[in-house]
Amino acid sequence: MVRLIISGCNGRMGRAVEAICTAEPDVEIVAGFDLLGAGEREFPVFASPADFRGEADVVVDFSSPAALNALLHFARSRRIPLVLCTTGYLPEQLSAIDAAARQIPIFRSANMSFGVNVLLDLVRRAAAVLGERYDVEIVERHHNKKLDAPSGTALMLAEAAADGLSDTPEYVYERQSIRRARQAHEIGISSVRGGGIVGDHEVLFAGRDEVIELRHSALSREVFASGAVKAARFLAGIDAPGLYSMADLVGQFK
Ligand SMILES: NC(=O)C1=CN([C@@H]2O[C@H](COP(=O)(O)OP(=O)(O)OC[C@H]3O[C@@H](n4cnc5c(N)ncnc54)[C@H](OP(=O)(O)O)[C@@H]3O)[C@@H](O)[C@H]2O)C=CC1
Ligand SMILES: O=C(O)C1=N[C@H](C(=O)O)C[C@H](O)C1
Repeated sequence: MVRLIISGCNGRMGRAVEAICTAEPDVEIVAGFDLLGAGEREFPVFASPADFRGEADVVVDFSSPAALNALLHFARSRRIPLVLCTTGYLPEQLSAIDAAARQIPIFRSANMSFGVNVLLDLVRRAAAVLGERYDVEIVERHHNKKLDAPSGTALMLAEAAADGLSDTPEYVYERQSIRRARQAHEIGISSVRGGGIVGDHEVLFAGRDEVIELRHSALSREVFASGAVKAARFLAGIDAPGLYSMADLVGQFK
């Protein structure tokens, strides 16, 4: 049995993870962390991780970068592995995650769907073949409640394209203040927010006479929640500290 804590349990993703866990006979939700205690829930909810005194095998976090310090402190002091799915971390927070991963197992991915992780590979390969003759533009679309922009996935896609290119690219997030023609070494990243769009990422390779588009659309939050529970099951069985990612999990989706 995997004893799991959901951090951000009252949010959209926290509730999607709860729904997935309920259908998994080998997973038990032992607690939730969130800012406000929740009313009728099947498990106790703590505003601060430090208040949880029980036993757990793994924490799955879909909350906010603001939750990170307390979570890392909790996971390190209790030696509990952490699946970090939250996006929008600052560079210094990413460094703190790297440092903590030298002491405990941490799994981090800005996108827990299998499809996006296939897309990352396709983008890397397309960039390597097409090269600087094709302009790379990334367009991400999300619901109107999303707080961070660009999405963590858009940044991962930009890094994947950059891996395939020979020149170091410059990321351009808005063109309104730049009065100049697009430069070959740029990767443009545009964010759209509206309605209930779950998560949509499009990578354009725009050549002079043709455009290639690679696109992933999430049709429900279940795809992220189910990837996160797979990651939790994987991490709960790992003793060695380290920073793990979807690349370590591909076999679990077959
Ligand atoms: N890796 C992936 O595949 C995916 C990642 N995400 C990311 O997950 C995160 C959550 O997304 P979503 O569920 O839509 O967001 P929600 O706002 O619906 O849920 C976040 C929850 O976390 C709570 N929270 C905020 N700050 C803290 C804190 N300091 N400590 C504890 N809890 C806190 C919020 O409380 P309150 O509402 O009171 O602020 C809320 O209940 C985002 O960063 C999003 O980008 C989302 C989908 C997929
Ligand atoms: O906030 C969301 O909803 C999502 N966030 C992630 C991101 O920032 O990439 C992943 C997914 O697209 C949904």
